[in-house]
Amino acid sequence: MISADDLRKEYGDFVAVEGSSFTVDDGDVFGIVGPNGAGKTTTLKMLAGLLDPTSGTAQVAGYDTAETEMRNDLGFLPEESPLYEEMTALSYLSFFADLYDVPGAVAEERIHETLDKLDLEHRERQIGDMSKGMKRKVAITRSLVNDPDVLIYDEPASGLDPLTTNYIIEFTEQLAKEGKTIVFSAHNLFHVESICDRVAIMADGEIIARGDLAELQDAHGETTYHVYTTVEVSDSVRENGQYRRIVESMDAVDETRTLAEEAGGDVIDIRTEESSLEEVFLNVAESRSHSEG
Ligand SMILES: Nc1ncnc2c1ncn2[C@@H]1O[C@H](COP(=O)(O)OP(=O)(O)OP(=O)(O)O)[C@@H](O)[C@H]1O
Repeated sequence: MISADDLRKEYGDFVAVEGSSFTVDDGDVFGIVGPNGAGKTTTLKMLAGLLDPTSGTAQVAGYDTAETEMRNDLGFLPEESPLYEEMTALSYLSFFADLYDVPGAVAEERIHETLDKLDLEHRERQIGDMSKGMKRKVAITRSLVNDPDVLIYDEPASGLDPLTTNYIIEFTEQLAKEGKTIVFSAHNLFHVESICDRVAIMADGEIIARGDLAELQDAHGETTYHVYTTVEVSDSVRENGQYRRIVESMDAVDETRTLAEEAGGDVIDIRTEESSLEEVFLNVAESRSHSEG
């Protein structure tokens, strides 16, 4: 379990994170999204014990983040992976496993198993000669050498091609299925939507909306109804021999039925569509900028 209680970080006069509070249950995936400079990395670094909060507290895996023992149960993936370019992937990963006192044979098996799952070849290649995607896979493997219960990933797939990105997102989802508790930040809302149990939307250092997707959709999204009819009604579009009218309320669905019947036809189907996380995000951002005048 992870809990953040009123976390705040100031840099001089500037408040980078303000009053951040949330909890993440064991085995859940929690996504933090927001524009550049929103305070995502600062929040994650405070959770990982790499940055002292100006005020507020956080607990990760049963430890206060100020306790160094916490790091044995934590895997942190920074936005930019600081890898030792002249080491090979295997020697680098063994070196980190050693720092965590993982016995040699266990470490070797764990490292190869993770690299197998991530489909990383050329493990004896120097890290400096690896592609960006390969380096990211090495960094992810590094975050797992101590078999931690909690993973904190800052933009795990940033700057990678779509195929590698999918690979890494699916791998992260698999880690959650294996029981890891994961907090990660991302710009790509589709990824967050596809694997997160709960989401926090940050802007200017504050969490401005949070919840599971259904809660966010209820609070900030819209439901649209796609009404399919046998005859043309106003604002409908012809599609595969039938007509589709998109409306935003049940009253408008009833009105469509009346219009169709008046024209001698009927309603064949009604489908509902909920806002995507991206639409929710844009609605939240827009209402915030309006309220700020
Ligand atoms: N060491 C620092 N000194 C002063 N300001 C800082 C420092 N580190 C971060 N900031 C500022 O704090 C704010 C939040 O930064 P942070 O890196 O947490 O944002 P982010 O949401 O992760 O952004 P991005 O999506 O671009 O990675 C930014 O305005 C940043 O310039």
